[in-house]
Amino acid sequence: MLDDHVDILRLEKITKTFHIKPVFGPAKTVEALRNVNLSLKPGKALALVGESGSGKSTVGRMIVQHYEATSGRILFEGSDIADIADRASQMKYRQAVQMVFQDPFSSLNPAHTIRHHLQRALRLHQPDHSGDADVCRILDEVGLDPKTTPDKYPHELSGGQRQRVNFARALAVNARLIVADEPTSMLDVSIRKSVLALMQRLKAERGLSILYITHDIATAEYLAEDTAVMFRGQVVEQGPTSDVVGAPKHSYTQLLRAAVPDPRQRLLAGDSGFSSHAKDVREASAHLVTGMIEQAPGHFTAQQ
Ligand SMILES: Nc1ncnc2c1ncn2[C@@H]1O[C@H](COP(=O)(O)OP(=O)(O)OP(=O)(O)O)[C@@H](O)[C@H]1O
Repeated sequence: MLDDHVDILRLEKITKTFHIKPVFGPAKTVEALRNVNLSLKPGKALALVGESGSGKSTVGRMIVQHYEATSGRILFEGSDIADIADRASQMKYRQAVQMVFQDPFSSLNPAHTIRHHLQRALRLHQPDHSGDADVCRILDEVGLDPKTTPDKYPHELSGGQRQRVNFARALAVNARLIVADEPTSMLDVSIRKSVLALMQRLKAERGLSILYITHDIATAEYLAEDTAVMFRGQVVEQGPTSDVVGAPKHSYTQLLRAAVPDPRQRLLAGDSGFSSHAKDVREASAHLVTGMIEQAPGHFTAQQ
């Protein structure tokens, strides 16, 4: 059992630079991540919040080893993932850390039934797995009908049901950390909350750790004990969600918070100073962060 005091996931000074060579025009570089430090405790959720292009998905993809870091370290249960050498350890890591994507269809093969998807995942974790009992148990655990779902094909399920299958697959390989990249943003508003509730339940009952990537800062409050706010590849504020979302101290987080549909806080476009204020905040927040200030225990903001 992992010691509660050891972070299940830790990013230390992570940078990621993409070098792009377009067919036409000059080559360019994009500094997608600049000196990112994050940590996630076992059995907890960390919300990674920010607007499009802030670097959230790049963080997620680096954790699941789609991309390598340009510099810095990613520690999983205390060990640097860059040091995973042999194939067996690599397989183990790739099972322990599962990604759930925005598009619930993208990772399901339309030619196979849900039973096939889950049995395949179960066999990865337990090579001698045979029966249907585990398929049914896992479907039940994610709130899908264990009688009717196994024989269905992905297209016969709703978006929300497909996303539940993706979580079921992560359970089948016994994942300990789920990187959920905008898992509800392609779903109907009416069912978003139920998928968030599923994640909340998996965390509470299974002890799963969740990195919850979202542009919707309001949903962080529902799921995540801690929240980190990103802008232009840097973390500008992080700490307990109650502080970061409830009483943000960095002007960019305040801006993000003001855009949330909350009649008490909304800053409306058209209000005097709205767009110039937003522009000023964004420009100021894009500067290289040189240090973090502790506003309250565990609550940090970038120096401005
Ligand atoms: N494979 C890639 N090659 C080149 N540039 C990339 C690549 N992936 C991401 N980027 C760039 O890195 C920056 C961060 O992108 P990223 O997708 O991580 O942001 P995001 O916050 O997840 O945004 P979104 O919510 O739109 O996915 C952007 O400028 C993006 O264009």
